[in-house]
Parts: sequence; C-alpha cells; structure tokens
Amino acid sequence: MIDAAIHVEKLSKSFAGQPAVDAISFSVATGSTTALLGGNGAGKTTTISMLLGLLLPDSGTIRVLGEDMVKHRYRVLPRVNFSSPYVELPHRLSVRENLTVYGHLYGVSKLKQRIAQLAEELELIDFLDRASGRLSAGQKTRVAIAKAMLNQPELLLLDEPTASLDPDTADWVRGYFRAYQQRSGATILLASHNMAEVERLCDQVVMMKQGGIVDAGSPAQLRERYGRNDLEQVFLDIARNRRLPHGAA
Ligand SMILES: Nc1ncnc2c1ncn2[C@@H]1O[C@H](COP(=O)(O)OP(=O)(O)OP(=O)(O)O)[C@@H](O)[C@H]1O
Repeated sequence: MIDAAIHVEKLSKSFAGQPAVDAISFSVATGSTTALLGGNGAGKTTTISMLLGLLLPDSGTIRVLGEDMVKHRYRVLPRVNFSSPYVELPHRLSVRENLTVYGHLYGVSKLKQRIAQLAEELELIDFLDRASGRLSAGQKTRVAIAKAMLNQPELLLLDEPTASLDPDTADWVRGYFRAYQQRSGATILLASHNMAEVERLCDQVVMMKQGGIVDAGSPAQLRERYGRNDLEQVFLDIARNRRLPHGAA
C-alpha cells in the first residue's frame, strides 16, 4: 500500500527466546482508524513499542509516515504521538508544567496558547495548576490525551484510550478523536479491549494472538466472516478457537 501511514512487514521480536511478535505484516491507510485487538500477551504493546521506536525489532521492516522507523526514527517522531493510561506523567509537576515540558520536548510553537486551547477542549481548566499525582484516573486520562495532542500528530497511537473513563466521558473522548481526525486527516492506531468502542471508531481491525495476526478486516467483514452480530463474539471465537472463519481451511 503506497500511501499507508504504517506499513509493517515480517516484523518479529522475542524476549529471552520467546516470540512476543512473530513475523507480522499489516498496513494502516492514511487517515483511517485501525484497532489492534488480542487477549492479554498477544503482542499489541510490543508492536506499538516498535512502531514508536522504543523497542528495536529482531527482524522485519517498519515504515511510518513514509520513513524507515529503524533508520530515521528522529524524522518521524515529531509527527507522531502516543497516549496510554499506563504511562504516568511526573507526579509532582502540575498539569500545566507537565504539558509545558512535553511541549518544549516536541518543539511546539506558541505553546502557552496551545496548552490553553487543549485545556479548554479537554476540560482541564479546573485542575491545570494541580499536581498531576493528585488527579482522578479519568482526569489523568484526559491530561494524557492533551499531552498526545500537543504536536497535532499525523499519527496517533492510543493504548486503551478510554480505560478508566465513565461511559459519558468515554463517549465524549471518542467523539473528540473522531473530530480531530476529520479536521486533520490524522491516522489512528489503537489497542482496546472495548469492542463497542472499536466498532464505533475503527475502519479496520487487526486480530493478534500469541504474537501473530490471525485475522483482519473491517468490523462488518469480520462479523460476517464469523457469522456474528457483534465484534465481541468474533473476538471470543478467535480467542477460544471456537470456529474457523467461513471458508477457511
Ligand atoms: N520487556 C519484556 N520482557 C520479557 N517479556 C516481555 C516483555 N514485554 C512483553 N513481554 C512478553 O511478550 C508477550 C507479548 O506482550 P505484550 O505486552 O506485547 O502483549 P499485549 O497484547 O499488549 O497484552 P495486554 O493486553 O496484556 O497488554 C507476553 O508474553 C509478554 O509477557
């Protein structure tokens, strides 16, 4: 795929001889939203870490936004960002201080205005000057999203973007990502265990199991292939080897 935002071929990574990601190949079209799905230990975080250049692959190629990630990581990183509720921001710094530090790291121009804009968009104004360690889980998630949006990324990698959010806030955050994508043309790759969220947000789903890709397609294609009404059932079928996709050997 020539205009893919992400193109991965035969990508592998082992830890102590145990394959965590095993020769996977996939592409993510520019401007699309793709979900990486799979049970615990399937290899999603390892894949995302390699896409971000945090882990070096043992073999295979990764092109991100047209660049070879292993050779030209520093050309790519200013155009990418990442959010995970599992990565904590420094606790003692206030929200504003954290966003300022990251903004400087990313080389964001007119940083004060950008922080004010994100504080307004993500409803952070009431706790901008509070220590980041004193926020609720949901507030931390919104701050992590603000951090990820500072450089207006062309590619956004999201690990469990709505974990710990109440249903109303989670819905609002999904709408926020959708609106950002529509106005910027950004590409989103997310790992999620929330199948309703994936159905709502994603054009493509890549199903991982034990380090490999076991199936891929749009949510509608996967539902049809497995004869199911929702993606949760498809996920369970794959996880439990309950049935092969229609037409598979
Ligand atoms: N730093 C590491 N050292 C050793 N093994 C690792 C390391 N990171 C991941 N693994 C192993 O690699 C495999 C894939 O892990 P990974 O974190 O990529 O899975 P995941 O799909 O993100 O799972 P989860 O949904 O639980 O977050 C697992 O067996 C895990 O134990």
